[in-house]
Amino acid sequence: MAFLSLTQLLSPSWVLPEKPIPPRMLFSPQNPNPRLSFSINCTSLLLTSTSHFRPSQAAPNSSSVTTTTEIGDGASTLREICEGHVPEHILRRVEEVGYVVPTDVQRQALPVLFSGRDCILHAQTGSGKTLTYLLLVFSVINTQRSAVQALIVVPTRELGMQVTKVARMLAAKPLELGLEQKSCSVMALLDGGMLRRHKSWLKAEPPTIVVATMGSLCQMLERRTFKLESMQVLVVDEVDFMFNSSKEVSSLRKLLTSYSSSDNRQTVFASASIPQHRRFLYDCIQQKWTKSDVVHVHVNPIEPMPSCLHHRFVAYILTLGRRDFQ
Ligand SMILES: Nc1ncnc2c1ncn2[C@@H]1O[C@H](COP(=O)(O)OP(=O)(O)OP(=O)(O)O)[C@@H](O)[C@H]1O
Repeated sequence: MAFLSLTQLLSPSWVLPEKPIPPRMLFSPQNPNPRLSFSINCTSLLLTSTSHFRPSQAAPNSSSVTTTTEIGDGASTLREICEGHVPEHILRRVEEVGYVVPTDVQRQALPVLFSGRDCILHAQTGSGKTLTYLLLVFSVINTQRSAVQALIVVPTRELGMQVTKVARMLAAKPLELGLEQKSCSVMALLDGGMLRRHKSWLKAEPPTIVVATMGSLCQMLERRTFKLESMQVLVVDEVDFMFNSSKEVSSLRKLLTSYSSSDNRQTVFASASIPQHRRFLYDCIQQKWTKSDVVHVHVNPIEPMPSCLHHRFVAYILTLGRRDFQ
């Protein structure tokens, strides 16, 4: 199987290999399980500022320098981190739901995001990336404006439904806000949905936040039902999955550089797995998917799950009577 870099994947001449490559392998086919390589020995968080990034493998002639800064754990609450950025009623909702202590990725990424920098959120599944970028979205949008101000692109309908559910839960208008205050609306523009109805909705009263799969989004963008001129934040979740097919790749490329410009938006890529993350960072800057001072927040713990999350299992014991065998 040929090794394809991200740049090659996105070049016009890229052709899909005969056998589909599993999406998690696209960045590093040599690694049979890219996720495993991340669980090795890094307890501290690395926040790699790429403003002086030198892509070691990708562009040996580059003259810039990589700087890596270690960030300590300041024990803050989510409220302390978000106060002054995220509206009070959203913060109260966050606390009601039980999100009080930030996860590692939230603690490291939120200050960066609130400073307006583009960001690559690179942290394990279940580490709280969704809440991280949603808090950024709520810090930026103005609910009194009728325009799509945040777009969250997801690879699958299922993930889209999950993200929409969390966004709507946080966005629900509290009683004390009064009738004159508009609430934040969240549209799920997902494959298999009622696109005709969404079209009327988009025209009549554009939602503040759109969660979309690439297929449905492109249909709307191509028909010019949906414009991105007011978009302030673009999130691409599970970005490595987006490189699953040439169609998605070319749509993503268009979205990042033709339908909108990285200069006019804050861009966030989220993923649990970016095996060649240095190369990805380089491509982000070179291809202008992000601004050149994009920050890579990489949370790479020893523990397979964040300590504040608990998984529970229920075991069912089936007792079969004699009759069941007759
Ligand atoms: N600060 C927090 N405190 C407690 N629970 C949290 C916190 N942040 C997120 N969670 C919970 O952790 C779970 C996983 O979070 P989330 O879905 O945001 O992770 P993720 O990193 O986006 O995962 P994936 O890579 O699968 O998309 C969710 O149930 C969420 O409600």
